[in-house]
Amino acid sequence: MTEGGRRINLDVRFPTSLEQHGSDAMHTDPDYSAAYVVLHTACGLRGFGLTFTLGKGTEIVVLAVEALADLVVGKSLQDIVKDFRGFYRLLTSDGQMRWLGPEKGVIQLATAAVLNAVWDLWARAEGKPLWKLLVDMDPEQIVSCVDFRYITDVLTEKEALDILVGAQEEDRMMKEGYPAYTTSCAWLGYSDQQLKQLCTDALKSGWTKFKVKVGANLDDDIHRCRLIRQTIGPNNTLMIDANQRWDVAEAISWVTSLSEFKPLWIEEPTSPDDILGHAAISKALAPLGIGVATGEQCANRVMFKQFLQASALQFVQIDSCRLGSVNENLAVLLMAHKFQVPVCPHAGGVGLCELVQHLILFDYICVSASLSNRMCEYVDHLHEHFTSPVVIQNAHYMPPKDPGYSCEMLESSVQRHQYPEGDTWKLLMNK
Ligand SMILES: C[C@H](O)[C@@H](O)CC(=O)C(=O)O
Ligand SMILES: [Mg+2]
Repeated sequence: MTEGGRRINLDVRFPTSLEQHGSDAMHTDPDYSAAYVVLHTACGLRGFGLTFTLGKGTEIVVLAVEALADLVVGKSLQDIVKDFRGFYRLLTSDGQMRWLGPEKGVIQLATAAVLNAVWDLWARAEGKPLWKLLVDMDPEQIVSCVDFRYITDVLTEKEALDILVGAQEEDRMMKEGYPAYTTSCAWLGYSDQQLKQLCTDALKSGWTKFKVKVGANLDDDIHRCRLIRQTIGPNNTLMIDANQRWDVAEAISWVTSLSEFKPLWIEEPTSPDDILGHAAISKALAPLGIGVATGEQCANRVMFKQFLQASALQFVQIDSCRLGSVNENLAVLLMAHKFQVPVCPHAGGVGLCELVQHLILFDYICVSASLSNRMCEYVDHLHEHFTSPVVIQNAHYMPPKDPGYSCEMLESSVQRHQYPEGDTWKLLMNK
């Protein structure tokens, strides 16, 4: 990998907070943003990667990526992928930098950005979309990308190999795509009129599963959930997402008050680190038929391992940019399979839909072979900034065909949205 005299690491921000897109009970003014990485090889190939942030602080992730750059620059793609587990370890276990994590926080976000770019590069070098690169790999090669350190008490390499039975029903995905749900109708900052209109439009486009933000005010939540349930009807699926707003007892009583609206799950009811709290909430809500979903702020495989061991979640929400890229997502997909907990990826952010569709396709084709209680999140924002945007048909993700991991942004978009020097930001700051 070379720097080729160019910056490889950029702070790109979109002012989504202006219209309250992406807003929730804890993140009231998110500007969907990315630390964006471009790797250059000596033979002229490029790999694009990103990690998702909310605006302020993206510059810190950019600096963390720069701190990791020395571990990547100068290495060949072949050397990296020959021992991808070793390379993952190199990034996450550097004797000095691991103090900043380990495998969590800003340094883990940076690891994700760098490794996402490496995976993109690998898929491009092979001329395949990333999901197909994974599907075509031998189980041994998949397993060789995973760091099993800290998880062998629940998943050994041998068990992982036994799970990876080989490609199944790829044709079904090519024809039908992977089922999706939408979060874009009901961000917390949207008005009643917007909620109703967006749900009505989404129903017309074939959406049947809807996620609603809750957690700021109970009366307001009752009002919004009633409005949405009335609009989508009794047979469509509703999920609610509190983005970590409550204490444990508060979560149980609040969600009980919303149970008449029949949500399938409550997402992130409390601190993302409180595994036993999630277990208590799961236990209390099970009689109401409401599961607990979490994972978008679950930084590593060890946390997921304990969530699974403690029966603290009923839906695993992997995140392509929070975990350590594809390598660590593979570990979580395999553990979720072992515990028979469905995976429903998180995708609320810029680029997350583009990335995570590859992982869930691999999960279906090579790991779970099931669509029961499974769906991938979709948000209808900012896809126009990508060179290979997601394709949704009848509320399903259609498998991407372009080589790579779908995270290359249009150069014009990057230029316009670079912070603070891009035109978008100059204009906003001069207002
Ligand atoms: C700040 C983000 O938009 C967050 O609300 C996304 C999220 O929780 C989700 O998509 O789920
Ligand atoms: Mg969420």
